[in-house]
Amino acid sequence: MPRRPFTSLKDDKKTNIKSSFNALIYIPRFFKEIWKVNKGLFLLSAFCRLIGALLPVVILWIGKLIVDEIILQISLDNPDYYTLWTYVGAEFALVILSDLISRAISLTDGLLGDEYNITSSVSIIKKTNQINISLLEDSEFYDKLERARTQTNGRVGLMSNVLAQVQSGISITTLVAGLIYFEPYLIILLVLSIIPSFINEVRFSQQQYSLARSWTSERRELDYLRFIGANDKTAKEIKLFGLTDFIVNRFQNLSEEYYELNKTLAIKRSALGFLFNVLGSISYYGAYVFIIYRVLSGAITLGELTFLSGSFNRLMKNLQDFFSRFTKISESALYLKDYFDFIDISLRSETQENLSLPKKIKTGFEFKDVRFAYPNSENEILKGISFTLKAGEKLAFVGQNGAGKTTLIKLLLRFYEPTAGEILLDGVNINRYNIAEYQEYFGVIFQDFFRYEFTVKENIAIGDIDELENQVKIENAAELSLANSVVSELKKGYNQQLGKRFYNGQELSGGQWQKVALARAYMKNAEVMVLDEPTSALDARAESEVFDRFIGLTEGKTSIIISHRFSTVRQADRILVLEQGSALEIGTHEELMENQKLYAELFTLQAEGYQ
Ligand SMILES: Nc1ncnc2c1ncn2[C@@H]1O[C@H](COP(=O)(O)OP(=O)(O)OP(=O)(O)O)[C@@H](O)[C@H]1O
Repeated sequence: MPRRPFTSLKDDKKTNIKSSFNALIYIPRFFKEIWKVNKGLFLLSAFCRLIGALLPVVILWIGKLIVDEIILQISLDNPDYYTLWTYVGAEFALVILSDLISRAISLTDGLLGDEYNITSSVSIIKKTNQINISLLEDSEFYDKLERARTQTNGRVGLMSNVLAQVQSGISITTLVAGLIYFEPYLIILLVLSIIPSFINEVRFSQQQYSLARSWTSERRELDYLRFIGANDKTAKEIKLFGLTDFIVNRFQNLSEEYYELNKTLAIKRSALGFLFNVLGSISYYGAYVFIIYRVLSGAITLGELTFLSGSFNRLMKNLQDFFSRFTKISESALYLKDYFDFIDISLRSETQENLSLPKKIKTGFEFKDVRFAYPNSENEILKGISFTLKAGEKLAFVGQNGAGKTTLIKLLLRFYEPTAGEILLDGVNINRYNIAEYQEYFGVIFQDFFRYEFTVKENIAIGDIDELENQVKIENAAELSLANSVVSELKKGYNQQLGKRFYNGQELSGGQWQKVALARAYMKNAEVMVLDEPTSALDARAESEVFDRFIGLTEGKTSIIISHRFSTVRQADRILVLEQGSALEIGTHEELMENQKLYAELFTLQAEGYQ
């Protein structure tokens, strides 16, 4: 895995304090999304936080009243403790309320967070699905996707932090108002004590983010190594080839590099954080001494001393939390930017036409001098290919590995656009059709079809998921693809969970999986069928049976088959032979045999193998 060199935090991708503040502009949009998720819960949370914000100053004030009342009653000849006990009762009630409020806050935050988590995960899944395949195969895009996906919990934390910040802000304002009322000078001490640690926090959280961000692809690599190193699918090869040390070393080297950079940063952050906190404590005790002096000189009461020292202490803690939360918020907001960047990735250009597709294909497809290179690659994979696929024709693609057969299918399906030339359907460039309708036109099974760890029934219905409850259709499809023979051996039949990942799952052999996947092609009555080497894992008898059925069933249907087995290929109406991205020859089996070129050579070679 080639890696971009990374040397230190002085990397040019390092973000600065300004970008941290800039990222905060995403917060309103973020809260609009949360508001949409559950307005009632959001309002409840906001209300609880407002009450929670006012409580500290009220409790401190009652504390002051209690002390002053005690001193007053002690000095009286006939004390009356009614007011005193009322204050104590009120303080007790407020402390209980305070606990109730903080529990209500964590409950509403938790529920709101869970709901938001679900909504944003759904948005990511939907967006990923709308995005062009070419982007999905791009590594930079993957980094973006990874940051958007892995930070889902971070976004929930961000929500709590922002709400807590607002609560803290209100609390601070009320406490500051109290301080200003009695001893305005204390505010100066307070600000002086808090600013250095704020700057320190902002600086380090920036560096932390820069490091994490610049290591996105390395972390992806670490995840990948962790996956292949501890996974049932790779375990056989890893054991057999003795790959454990190789993978462990690679994992260790990479993660230690990250660990070292992270460690340096964490140590610096803690050491400076400690120094600045000492500054904070010095200023607190300075303030304390000052207040005691004011009490001794008779300028303020003992109750006011309790209130002021309590307020100062709380304020300092609140401000410290406020600033460190601010850095957490700006750090998470940077990830928020990644999330919105991902969600905002523009899809196809708006100007694209949206022609409706013909109900039935009239003339067919035409590839006209199609050239293609994958994005970010100089290598031209298709070098000016021209051929036709007539309506109702069965065309086979043959050619050696890497000749460009699957790439041709990807262009036909509009996963990519040709770099030059065009593909026409009934004389119209396929780009002009509505993409969703166009792709609906095809029933495709790829050679690297996905093994969904769902039930058999769901695996088959994936071909036309709206028909999930249509058992008759699912069983018909299974019969045509020979998957019914697989199902009959499964304990729970069509409801059998497949794969080993989930409880009671049953693993299938490669060929059995292929039969199940093939059934997907029969689920919808697609206009065009494409089978890209769908039978490579089938035994010879099953393969010929599958193809007999396929040929019979797709009689008169436009279809493309890619296969390396010539016994299959020869059954097609015509065969396109590809060599290194060029169309070498096209014709019926007989015509190509007469041609005596690559097809005849490969066919004879394979036929000899069977003698
Ligand atoms: N996503 C991609 N990005 C860059 N290059 C790619 C990508 N997919 C395939 N290629 C390259 O395109 C060339 C053609 O690949 P393609 O899959 O079309 O071959 P094929 O004829 O279907 O081969 P096979 O018989 O092995 O399936 C190969 O050289 C491959 O390396």
